[in-house]
Formats: sequence, C-alpha cells, structure tokens
Amino acid sequence: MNALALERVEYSYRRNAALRGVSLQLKPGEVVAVTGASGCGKSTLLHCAAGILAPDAGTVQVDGQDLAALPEERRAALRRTKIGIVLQFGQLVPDLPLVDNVALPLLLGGHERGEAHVSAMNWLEQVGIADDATAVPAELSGGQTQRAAVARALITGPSVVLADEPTGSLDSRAGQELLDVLLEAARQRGSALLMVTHDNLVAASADREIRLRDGLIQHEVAL
Ligand SMILES: Nc1ncnc2c1ncn2[C@@H]1O[C@H](COP(=O)(O)OP(=O)(O)OP(=O)(O)O)[C@@H](O)[C@H]1O
Repeated sequence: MNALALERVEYSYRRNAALRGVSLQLKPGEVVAVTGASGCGKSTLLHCAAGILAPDAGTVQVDGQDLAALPEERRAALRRTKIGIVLQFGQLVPDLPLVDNVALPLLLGGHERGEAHVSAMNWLEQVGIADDATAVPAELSGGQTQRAAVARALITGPSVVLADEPTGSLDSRAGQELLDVLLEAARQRGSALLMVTHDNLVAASADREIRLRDGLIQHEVAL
C-alpha cells in the first residue's frame, strides 16, 4: 500500500489555478523531492497532502485513507498521528518552551506528560538542540526553530513526513545534519518523505525528483 497517494489533485486560489491535476504516490520509506520555479505550486501541493488545504478536485490518501472522506474528528486524529509536517518557518507555538512544542502531538493524542517529555527530549537531542529545551521560539534562531519543527514532526513516528524547504534557514553543515535526521526517519523507520526544495543537493538525496511547472508535473526523475 502507498503511504501517500495524490490522484489528479487540483487547487485554485480564487481564479489562480495553483495545481492543475497532480498525481503522485509514495511507498513507505520512499523519499521524493518536489522542485520547480517559484510559484509553480510546490507549497500548495504540500499543503494539500497535509490536509491543510482541501483540494477542489482529486483525492489525497494517507495509508489508504481518503482525507476528505473522513469525518472531521478522525481526519484530525489521522493528521496528528500519521502526518508529520515541517513548514517553511517552523510554525511553533510562540508561548511554549521547545520541549512542550515538540511533545505537543503526543500530549494532544492523550499520552502521559512525563513520557511525552522524555520522548521530546530524545528528539531534541537528535536534532542537536537539547540545551535549548526550556527556551521559547522567540529566543531562538530560524535554524533552531526549524530543528524543533523537525523533532515535532517525527515524534509520533508518522507514516508520511512533509517538509517545505526543511534546510532553508540553515548553513550547509547544519542543513546536512537536519536532512540526515529526516532521511533516517524514512530509511530506518519507514516514513515516506516528501520535501519541497530549491537546493540541488537536498533533491539529490531523494529517490525521485518531481519537477512542477505551472501546477503540473513537468517531469519525474528516478535518482
Ligand atoms: N494564499 C494565496 N492566495 C492567492 N494566491 C496564492 C496564495 N498562495 C499561493 N498563491 C499562488 O499560487 C501559485 C502557487 O504558489 P505556491 O506557493 O504553491 O508555489 P511555490 O512553488 O511553493 O512557490 P515558492 O517556491 O515561491 O514558495 C502562485 O501563483 C502563487 O502566487
């Protein structure tokens, strides 16, 4: 079964067609890079895959479940447990210390607080910012919040990880380290990883590259 399957997904912002029928499938553990010029629809594709945007047409399935067909509560639970998202600017909760931000998906899922914190500390360690566990996002650099966002995305052991420019605010060494954490989640834990990137080196680490142009897949390359 595919971890993620998009079939003929279309999405328009008012009259502006951002996606015009995009289909793609990711198997568990597969890593796919989405590339293309600014404005071609990469972020919109990721947001549709994440259930943040509901497509105007077409379907999005995660582990065989059609997001649009689920009642709101089950869709929210599926998004919380099976999808890990790293958006461009981290999108952490401003007033919460990092450890709570990272633990949030477990706490919302009803996990016990102590256990959720131990797991969050583990993930902060893996992304190299355990020393900042008690800091709030405003006290941190873009790169540090991006690392925390990756830790938060991976803490539930999701089937699908969606990342928008995950290394965008990091220098090349820190970017490579964070990329390695994401790749390990795919290669060793079997999460399917879909990442939007402008960076050729990041794209080269994927199994496949999907290049978008004007809301359509222009071509697909096995790497
Ligand atoms: N909130 C919005 N309202 C209206 N139009 C939007 C909105 N967000 C994106 N668009 C338009 O939809 C199209 C696709 O945008 P999208 O952000 O998905 O592209 P992108 O490839 O991710 O771009 P970038 O690489 O610059 O992040 C563009 O024409 C963009 O201007």
